[in-house]
Amino acid sequence: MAFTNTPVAAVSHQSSLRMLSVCRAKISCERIEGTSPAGAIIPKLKCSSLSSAGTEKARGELARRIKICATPGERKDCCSIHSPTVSAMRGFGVLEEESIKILDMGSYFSGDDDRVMDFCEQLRRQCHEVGFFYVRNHGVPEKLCDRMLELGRKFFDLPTEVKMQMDYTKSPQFRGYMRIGAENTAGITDFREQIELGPEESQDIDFLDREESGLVYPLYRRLRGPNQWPPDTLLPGFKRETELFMEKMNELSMHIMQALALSLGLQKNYFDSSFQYMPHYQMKVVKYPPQPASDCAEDVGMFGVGAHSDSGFLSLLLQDDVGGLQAKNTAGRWIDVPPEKGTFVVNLGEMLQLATGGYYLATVHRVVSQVGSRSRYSVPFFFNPKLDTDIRAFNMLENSNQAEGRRFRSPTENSNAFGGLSTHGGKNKLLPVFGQNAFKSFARSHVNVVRQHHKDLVKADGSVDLDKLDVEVLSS
Ligand SMILES: O=C(O)CCC(=O)C(=O)O
Ligand SMILES: [Fe+2]
Repeated sequence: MAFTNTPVAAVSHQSSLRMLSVCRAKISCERIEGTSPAGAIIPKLKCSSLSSAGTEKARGELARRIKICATPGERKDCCSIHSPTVSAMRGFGVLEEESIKILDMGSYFSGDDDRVMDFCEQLRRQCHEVGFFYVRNHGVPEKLCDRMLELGRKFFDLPTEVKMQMDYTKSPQFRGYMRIGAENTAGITDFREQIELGPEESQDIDFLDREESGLVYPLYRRLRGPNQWPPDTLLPGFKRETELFMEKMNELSMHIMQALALSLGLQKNYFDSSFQYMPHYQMKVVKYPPQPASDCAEDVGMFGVGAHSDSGFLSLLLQDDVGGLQAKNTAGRWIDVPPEKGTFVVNLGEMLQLATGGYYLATVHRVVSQVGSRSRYSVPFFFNPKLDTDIRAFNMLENSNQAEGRRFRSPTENSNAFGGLSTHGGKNKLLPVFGQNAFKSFARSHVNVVRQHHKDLVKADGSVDLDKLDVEVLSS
């Protein structure tokens, strides 16, 4: 993804004012112009509370903060937060903490205005300063989580021939079983095997029949289709429970998106229309074998998955009790994200980072293969908007320079700063429609699937025609 990397010179009025509108949940502010006693035009904010049940005391406190924040020169008192510009100047990947915080979603679900507000403020801090946090009391039944991990273990214990019957190369949607070696990060094989899943749909179009039918579908329409499942006779309940789990993860992700909207000072339903109906989520069930004995370790990575940032919006992770996940801080240190029973790890993807003008961080992370005899199992869930979502619409920090990728950290800057690459995105041009990026990153990573199922995208020499992936076809 190519972005202009223009250094930031100073904190402007505009950014300090905008900062205010993200400093407290449930407050929505618009910029207006006022006049100073000397007659100069000064920027001012007009703010209103989004809260329906907030106490007078809370409103009074917020009003006080807003007054302070709106006064140029007194910015430091403003909710003790950093503006996007300030964090951009501090460097990329603002993860200064040595441990990852646990946020209690019980407060968010309580309906109590003050508790919801506190939750959103903590959320904002973690997203802005760290890009990683845990959630507990999230509403997904613990039994279902345990069952999901247990089914994962059972799946990977199936004979290789059975797993290969649902090999992902059979799926035009790039879904199914991926053996070790099917994926790499920055050219090094990821030492993990996995199942790739998505929203279950029938494949009702023949996309190679475009000319005959006269229909032109955008390429990303090809990502919609069925999952590949192990036979129920061999793994009873796998499909049923996995679908139930995905449903619950969707619900939770939607709640988190709403909390994120509040935390940014936006209306709670800001993301709803893009995410609520047909979000294009992606789920994996992953097995990370322990580090192989040193004599055969040469051609496999030390890493279950190498350093990368996620390319989408929101990533939720269920992990077992083995450990190995790490996130990188600004000092360049890898911080453990150890297992915490009853939680999901949440981290943010590059598109959310882009949508917030770099205010929220897509932090680089990796999984270190563990020494010993135990494999690690995890279930990452990547929550994304519907495929035809134009990400230019998420113009949250209405700053004209942002359109040119200036002023704020861009996803690529963040990834490259740490030498990491997006597992799902990689170094490539960011396209305006979410589905275009999603299809392109799959196609680039899995050329074999393109050759088999998307022949119209392959050049005579067998390589993928990247120009075709960059074409913007917006009809559907
Ligand atoms: O399995 C994990 O702990 C993390 C997986 C991950 O980062 C990814 O698949 O993008
Ligand atoms: Fe990741």
